[in-house]
Amino acid sequence: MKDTMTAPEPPLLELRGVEKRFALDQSLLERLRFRDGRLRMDRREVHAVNNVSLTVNRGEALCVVGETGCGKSTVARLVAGLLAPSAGEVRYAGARIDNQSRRDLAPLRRRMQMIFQNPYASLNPRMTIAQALEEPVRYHNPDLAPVDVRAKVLEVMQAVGVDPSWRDRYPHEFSGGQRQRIAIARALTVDPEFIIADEPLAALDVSIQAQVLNLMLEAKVARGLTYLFITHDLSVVQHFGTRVAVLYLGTVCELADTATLFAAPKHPYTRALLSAVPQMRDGMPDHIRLKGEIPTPITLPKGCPFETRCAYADQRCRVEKPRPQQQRDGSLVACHAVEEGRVD
Ligand SMILES: Nc1ncnc2c1ncn2[C@@H]1O[C@H](COP(=O)(O)OP(=O)(O)OP(=O)(O)O)[C@@H](O)[C@H]1O
Repeated sequence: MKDTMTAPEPPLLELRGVEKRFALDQSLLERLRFRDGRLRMDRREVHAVNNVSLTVNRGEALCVVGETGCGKSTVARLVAGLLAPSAGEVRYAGARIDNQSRRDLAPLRRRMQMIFQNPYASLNPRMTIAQALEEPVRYHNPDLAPVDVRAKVLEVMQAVGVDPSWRDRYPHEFSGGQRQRIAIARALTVDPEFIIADEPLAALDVSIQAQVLNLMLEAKVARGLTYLFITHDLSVVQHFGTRVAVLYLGTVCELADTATLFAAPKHPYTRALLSAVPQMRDGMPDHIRLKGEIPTPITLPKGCPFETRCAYADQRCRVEKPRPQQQRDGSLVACHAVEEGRVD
């Protein structure tokens, strides 16, 4: 009899209750304080990422959005293994990766590639483009013949629109947009399945951003890529994302399919974010101007992180952290006011 009980495929990426705290960035002298008349170490921490749980399935492009300092880059770095979580788990294709050694993670390095805001971060200024692109191919395929290494690099250069006759030039000879194409090519040379892109368009001229975004979209379709895409730009999310996680003070306040999020944003913070972009205000109130203090990630509010700026906040919001609740349309929203039907 044919076995129809095959186990469902785990998500490609899963974050389970992930936290990241950084020691306050102070000199040793600044950290020493007199308290109760005694000299003590100031052990306050920056709570950059707080209890974040999310999944990314194969073929998806999950966009993470939010204001500056909300923890987007920290999430990307935790996933890429550049930072270790203070608590929680990061899983890739079902296996925990946050507690593995660099050596154990080596095979994963090929499957998961990162693209940064500043392509200089991934391009060595002393290497020609050919050297920069051949290096990862050789590293991950030590037995590949030099002719095949060159063929792979040629294929990728053509795919991203970098003229192969420029192979002996150095990164400084290229414009920002071309450098980002080269950084994308470098990521693609090793045939990854998952790309973590951290604000890959933010440093580019507006006229170039659409070209680079389309290139990443083409690569997604042609190579079956899955993306975790960090951005503060909602029009990029609308164009690129299949799902969106809205981050506020290191906490996911709303997680939804892109179409659902833009058609029916629910969390008061998401609504404020969308209302700030005139072309996205369809059926929404005019620009919602947020008032109130943004708490520091050093002293987080006891209840909802958004409570100090939320027009709907009441006593419950001040004392009790909202948990993500599944909505009828499948989105997850962490908001007492939404749960109680108080947001119109
Ligand atoms: N290495 C570090 N040491 C101390 N604090 C840090 C460190 N890295 C990040 N932070 C703090 O953690 C919080 C989240 O930072 P993060 O860079 O992840 O935010 P972001 O949303 O990516 O911001 P941006 O859009 O400005 O890049 C911020 O308060 C930041 O100052």
